[in-house]
Amino acid sequence: QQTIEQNLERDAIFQLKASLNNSFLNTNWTGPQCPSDDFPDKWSGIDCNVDGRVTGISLPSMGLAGPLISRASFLAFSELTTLVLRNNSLTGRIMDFSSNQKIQQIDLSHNRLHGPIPVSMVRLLSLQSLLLQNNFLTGTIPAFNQSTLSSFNVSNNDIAETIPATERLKSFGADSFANNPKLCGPQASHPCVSVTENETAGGGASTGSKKGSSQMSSFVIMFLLFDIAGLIAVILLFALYCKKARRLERMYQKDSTEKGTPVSTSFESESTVEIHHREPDDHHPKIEPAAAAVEVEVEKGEKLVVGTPMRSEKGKLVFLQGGEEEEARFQLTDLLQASAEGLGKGTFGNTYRAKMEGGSVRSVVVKRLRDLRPLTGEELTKQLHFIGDQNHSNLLPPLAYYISQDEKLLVSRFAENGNLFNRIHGGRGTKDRIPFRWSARLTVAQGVARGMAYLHRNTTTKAAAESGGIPHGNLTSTNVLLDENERALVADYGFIPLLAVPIAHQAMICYRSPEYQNSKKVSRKTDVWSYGGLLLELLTGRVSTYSAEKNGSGGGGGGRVDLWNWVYRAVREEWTCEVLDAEIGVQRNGVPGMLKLLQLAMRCCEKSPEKRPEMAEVLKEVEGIKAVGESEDEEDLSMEQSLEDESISTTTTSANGG
Ligand SMILES: Nc1ncnc2c1ncn2[C@@H]1O[C@H](COP(=O)(O)OP(=O)(O)OP(=O)(O)O)[C@@H](O)[C@H]1O
Repeated sequence: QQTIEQNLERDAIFQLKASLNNSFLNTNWTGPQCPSDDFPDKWSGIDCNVDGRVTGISLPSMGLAGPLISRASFLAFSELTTLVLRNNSLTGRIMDFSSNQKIQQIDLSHNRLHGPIPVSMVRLLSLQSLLLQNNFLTGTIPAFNQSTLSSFNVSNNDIAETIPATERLKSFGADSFANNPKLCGPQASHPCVSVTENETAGGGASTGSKKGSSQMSSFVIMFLLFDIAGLIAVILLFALYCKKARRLERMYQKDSTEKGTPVSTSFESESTVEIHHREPDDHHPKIEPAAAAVEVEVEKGEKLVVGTPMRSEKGKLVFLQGGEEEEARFQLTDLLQASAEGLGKGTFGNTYRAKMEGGSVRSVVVKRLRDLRPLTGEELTKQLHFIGDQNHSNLLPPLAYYISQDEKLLVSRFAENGNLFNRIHGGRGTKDRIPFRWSARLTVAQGVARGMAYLHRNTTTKAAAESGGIPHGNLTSTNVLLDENERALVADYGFIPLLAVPIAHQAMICYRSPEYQNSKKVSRKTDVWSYGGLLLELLTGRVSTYSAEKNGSGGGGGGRVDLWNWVYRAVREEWTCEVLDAEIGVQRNGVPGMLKLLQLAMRCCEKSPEKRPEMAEVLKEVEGIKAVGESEDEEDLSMEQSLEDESISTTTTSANGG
């Protein structure tokens, strides 16, 4: 029996469902919206509290289109703390959140929203993060000054006028406001012409008052006067320069006539001046205009635009330890002339494959880093060098980076065989499916364990030693890449310290350990949990609910489930072998090894972090498993026999509980 509040919330979600009309949500959102004993299934993207009230709506990167729902439908969500609709194609205006007083995190970035930011948002006293970048928002910025607000981004919109000078907004850097050409203020690309303290503190960009406009016009007149005075000064200086130049010219002519050398001069007569262009040579390299933006065409109409380089980096690619030998092979200009293809959008931003011509075609991957913490250039480059210094054959360190005022790019090797997620789930049920055999899966599991154990063991720097090695922090099947030989390469490690807090919290949603949910801290033990999740995905061929959302229908794996709970139940109820992906389950000789790996996965996913093994121990165990059973002909070993040999302990299971 649902309460009135729950019914209202359910109606509101159905309104949302109707306006978004997404096939996945249409089939997934049935029954009551919050799980209960009778209806244990969780709705994808909907979080509830113990009272069965909706606390979170999180539907990032789901290809959602259409207008954002109206204010009326949001009235019901009085317990809502999180709304994440990032990276969809939502249109319309931002709704009013006046009735959602508990809201802490709003992420509507990377959509197609227009209209102003509602002024009522300044009264959301629990708001911690407001991310509205990459939309078409107009109007002005309300005077946000909530002490709770720790993350704010309105960049890449069309917002105008002054950035309100509130203490809180002053604490955010230029990145939070970038690419709003009509915006002015200390953090914008240009200062404001006329802004008095009163105007800014009183709510930012006030418009239309007579007083304001008369002040504005007197400032404009003053500015014009300054301009005219400046112009006169320039003309006088120029005249002085010409006079001096003529005198020097005459002296030079006299001198050269005396020495008998021919005269070469830019000054044809005393009254005309010609400007000569010098072709660049070794001594006089061509000077590029500092603010010139360079663009690369990206498929589907996107563009890779690289803006003004930071002075310290001189607009160059900086090659990291692992990429030093690449330095001779390509530079920024090669990258910018390359044809580019969008690979996807992750926690950090967009990722592109850049194909450089020249001899043989060469591909690298360019990742645009967005939503970073406010870091100094030094802090950022230090961490990038730290990441680049990791050297192991199962890691994919970045090759180079490029940092400009408004652009941060990371370049890495292109992994020919894509990511593990697609290898496990891609092309199922079609003739394009390339079977992913047991031995290949085991090799990947071993490779990932090696890379992870290296990161955890690596205490070569002070920072790493202090944290007891380097936690990956975002180990998922899309962050395990496969090279041309299907060797596993662990990518995207060590980035969590760079990300803005709310963005970091959105990473690895489907691989989060229970303690991470509370503490939001990554550690070696949260990594071990994620590795366990990766093993479950490898063994079952199942997509956890979140992976399905994130990767759209492309996965097409054998069903979307809450993977951990499903496996625990399967083991408890002794239908263990049925959880194995049918593609490897038929390799009967391999089943004992598969069950060993399943057992290990479950130990990695122990609820209590102390009970989970360290990565070094995991590596030892996973390396001890031998791949046998390469062909389907080997089905004669009875399943019962293999189960007898390698039965899974149910004690482990009940300890986890699910
Ligand atoms: N070096 C690479 N070679 C080949 N494919 C890559 C490479 N780096 C990333 N990709 C693929 O590009 C896509 C986008 O990657 P990105 O890292 O931006 O997001 P993600 O891994 O899907 O998500 P997250 O950032 O949250 O981990 C993914 O499918 C990823 O597997």
